[in-house]
Amino acid sequence: MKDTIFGFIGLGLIGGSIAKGIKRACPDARIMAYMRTRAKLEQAKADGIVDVILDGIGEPLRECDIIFLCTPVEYNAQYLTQIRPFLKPGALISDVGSTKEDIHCVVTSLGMEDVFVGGHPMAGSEKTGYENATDHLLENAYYIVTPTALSSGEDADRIVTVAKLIGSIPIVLDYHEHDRIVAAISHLPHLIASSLVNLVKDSDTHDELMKRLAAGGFKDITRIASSSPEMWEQICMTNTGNIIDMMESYIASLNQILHSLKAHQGKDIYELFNTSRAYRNSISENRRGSVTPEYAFTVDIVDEPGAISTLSCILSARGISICNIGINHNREQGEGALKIVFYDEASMKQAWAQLKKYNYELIPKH
Ligand SMILES: NC(=O)C1=CN([C@@H]2O[C@H](COP(=O)(O)OP(=O)(O)OC[C@H]3O[C@@H](n4cnc5c(N)ncnc54)[C@H](O)[C@@H]3O)[C@@H](O)[C@H]2O)C=CC1
Ligand SMILES: O=C(O)C(=O)Cc1ccc(O)cc1
Repeated sequence: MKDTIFGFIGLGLIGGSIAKGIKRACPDARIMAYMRTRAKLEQAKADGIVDVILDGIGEPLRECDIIFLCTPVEYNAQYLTQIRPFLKPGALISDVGSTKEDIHCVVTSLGMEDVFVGGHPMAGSEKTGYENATDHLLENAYYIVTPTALSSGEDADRIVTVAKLIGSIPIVLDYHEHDRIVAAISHLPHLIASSLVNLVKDSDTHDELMKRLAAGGFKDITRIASSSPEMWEQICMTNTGNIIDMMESYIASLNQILHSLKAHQGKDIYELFNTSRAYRNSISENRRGSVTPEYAFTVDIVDEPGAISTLSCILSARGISICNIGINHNREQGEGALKIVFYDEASMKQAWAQLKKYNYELIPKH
C-alpha cells in the first residue's frame, strides 16, 4: 500500500479517520482530497494527512489508485458520473456510505460495476467533521465490504486490505443483506432516538423539568439523536423499504407492550425486560461499535478535589495513556464513579493492576 495514491471526496469524520488511519499505518502513502470547506483541507495538509488539495473533480484524480467517496450517501452516488472521466486504468472507486443498495444501483446503471467495491465502516459517532476524525476511530470495528457482480477478487481484496490497514475487521457481504441488517441495528434506532427526544421536548413542563432531570438511561439511548440531519435524511431516503418493514414490526411490538400495560399483565412486562436483558448482555462490548468505546472500566473514587488528578498521575507515571475520562453522571455506579477509557487492552490491564495496588475499587465494563 505504500505506493498507493488515495483520493478522498469528502474528508469529514469518516473520510478523515480513514485518511488518518492510512497515514498512521503507511506514512509513505499519498493522499489527495477534495471537500467543500477549503479551510479544513488546509488543516489536513498542515497535519500531514493530505498531500495534495484538490479544487474539485478533475485531472489530478487520474493519479489515484483508490478513490473513497466519503460524503452523505446521495452525494456519493452523484459523484460517480463526475469521477468516471478521470479514472486511470486499474483505478478503483469505493465509498463509506451507510446504505449500499442505492449506490450499487447507480453503479450498475452507469456500467461501472468493474471499477467499484462498496464499503461501510460500522463505527463512528454523532459528531461530524474532520476535526473529530482520529486515526483510531475505526480500529477494531467491523468494516463491511460489498463487491459488485463484476468486481474482481483482487479489487475486493484491495478494500479488505485498507480496512485491515486501519485496524478494522473486514466482512464481505451482499449489499441487499447489508441494507436489511443496518435498517434494524442502526437506522431504526436513530429514528427511535430522535423521535423519543422530540416526544420529551413536546411533553416537557414549562420550566423544562424533564430536560433537567433526564438521566443516564435517557442519555444513553438518545446520544445518536445529535447526529447530522443532512446525513440521516439521505440514509433514510435510500433505505426506506427496509426501514419501513422494521418500523412496522417495531410498532407492532410497542402495541403489544401497550396492550400488556393496559391489561395490567406484569408477567408480560417482566418477560420483555428479561428477554432483552439476556440478549443485550450477550452482545460483545469488546469491539468498537455504535455503543461505547471498548477498553474501559469504572473507578469508584472519593468525591473530593484532586481525586481525579491523583489517579491520572498514577497512570501517567507508568506511561499509561488515557483515551477518555469522565464522571459517570447517571450515578448508577454510586457517588464519584469515574469512567476511564484506554486505547488498547494492554493499557487497560496495566492500569487495572496499577490502581488495584493503590486499593481503588474498580468496576469492570460488561
Ligand atoms: N457518522 C458516522 O458515524 C458514519 C458515517 N458513515 C457514512 O460516511 C459518510 C460521511 O459521513 P461523516 O464523515 O460522518 O460526515 P461528515 O459530515 O463528518 O463529513 C462529510 C464530508 O463530506 C463533505 N461534503 C458534504 N457534501 C459534500 C459535497 N456535496 N461535495 C463535497 N464534499 C461534501 C463535507 O465537507 C465533509 O467533509 C456518509 O455517507 C455516512 O453515511 C459511515 C459510517 C459511520
Ligand atoms: O454514533 C453511533 O453510535 C453510530 O451509530 C455511528 C454510526 C452512524 C452511521 C453508521 O452507518 C454507522 C455508525
